Amino acid sequence: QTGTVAANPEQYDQAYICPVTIGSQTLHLDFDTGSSDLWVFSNLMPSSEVDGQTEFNTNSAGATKKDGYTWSISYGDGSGASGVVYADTVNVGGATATSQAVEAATSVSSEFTSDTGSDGLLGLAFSSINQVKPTPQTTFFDTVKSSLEAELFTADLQSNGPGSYTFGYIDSSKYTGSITYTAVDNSQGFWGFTAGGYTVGGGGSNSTGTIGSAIADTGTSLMYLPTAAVQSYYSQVSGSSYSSSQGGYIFPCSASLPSLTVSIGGHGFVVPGSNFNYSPTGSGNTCFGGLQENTGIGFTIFGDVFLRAVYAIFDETQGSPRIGFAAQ
Ligand SMILES: O=C(CNCc1ccccc1)Nc1scc(-c2ccccc2)c1C(=O)NCc1ccccc1
Repeated sequence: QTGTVAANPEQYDQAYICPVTIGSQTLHLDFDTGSSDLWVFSNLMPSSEVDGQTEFNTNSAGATKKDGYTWSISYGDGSGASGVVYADTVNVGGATATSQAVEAATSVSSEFTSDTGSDGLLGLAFSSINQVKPTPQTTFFDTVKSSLEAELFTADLQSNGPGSYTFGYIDSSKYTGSITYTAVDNSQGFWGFTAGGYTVGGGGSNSTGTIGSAIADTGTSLMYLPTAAVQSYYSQVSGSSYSSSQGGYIFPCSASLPSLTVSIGGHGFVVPGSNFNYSPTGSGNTCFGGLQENTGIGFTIFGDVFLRAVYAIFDETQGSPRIGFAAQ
């Protein structure tokens, strides 16, 4: 079997939301290659924590409670959720898991309540970091992968328009040139890979550093790189500065932004400058940068700002996992 589902950007491309059928309900979930839990708003939550989201109905005929199973998750930005666990049929664009762990929230943090476009998350990192106790559950991809035409999924994220995720096949209309594959280190449960040198702007190579280990994370909006690369980038953006009040680099919204080329698997991938204008700060006609430092995160994260520039293939067809990137 295969699946194909639209990925709809929220405002400022902050996250990408996809329709998922659970039992007889359709919920809109944030597909997240940086976490491994499929959790949803549910009828078990206090109404004070729900602001228009669709609630998974735990009383529906097809939902089977997994007694004694609970979950609790917190993300690096301090947001989090917790609840209990059901099994139900989950269909993503035609790819169907007949008995998938659906983690029904009994409580969510305010960040999720106020994210009115999202009814929960669908984790696509490795099941080794699933947060269900006493027994971790498999992600949707792990549940269905043996039944897929090919054991892989792809992400085509677009700015200000629908992109798509596919399960079980590569859509050759979504990219140009060839796919560059590189090995994945999943020892921390992420789609980890090694990134090489970088160049700021189309000019000659004006950078000397290399980026090193990184993760491909559709659930993180921005791109978080080592300080040297970030300072090198913003040194080419006139009027840019680090704003402690805004918590990152900002610049005049009228600034012209250079591209950033990153070498992965020996191939240079170009992130256009426009990808690095994330959102207005709300003050002084300054904008918040889509490229920020990884200090304090502990990871170099290739989030949506990068993934919008490529076609990404999350591939387990070779036994050991690999990740592929192609220009689009
Ligand atoms: O947690 C994830 C993937 N899930 C992102 C997500 C989706 C919906 C709601 C909340 C979060 N990715 C990773 S791997 C490592 C981190 C991290 C980030 C900061 C400090 C420590 C660890 C994160 C993460 O939290 N990403 C989201 C994020 C939010 C704000 C700032 C940076 C990253």
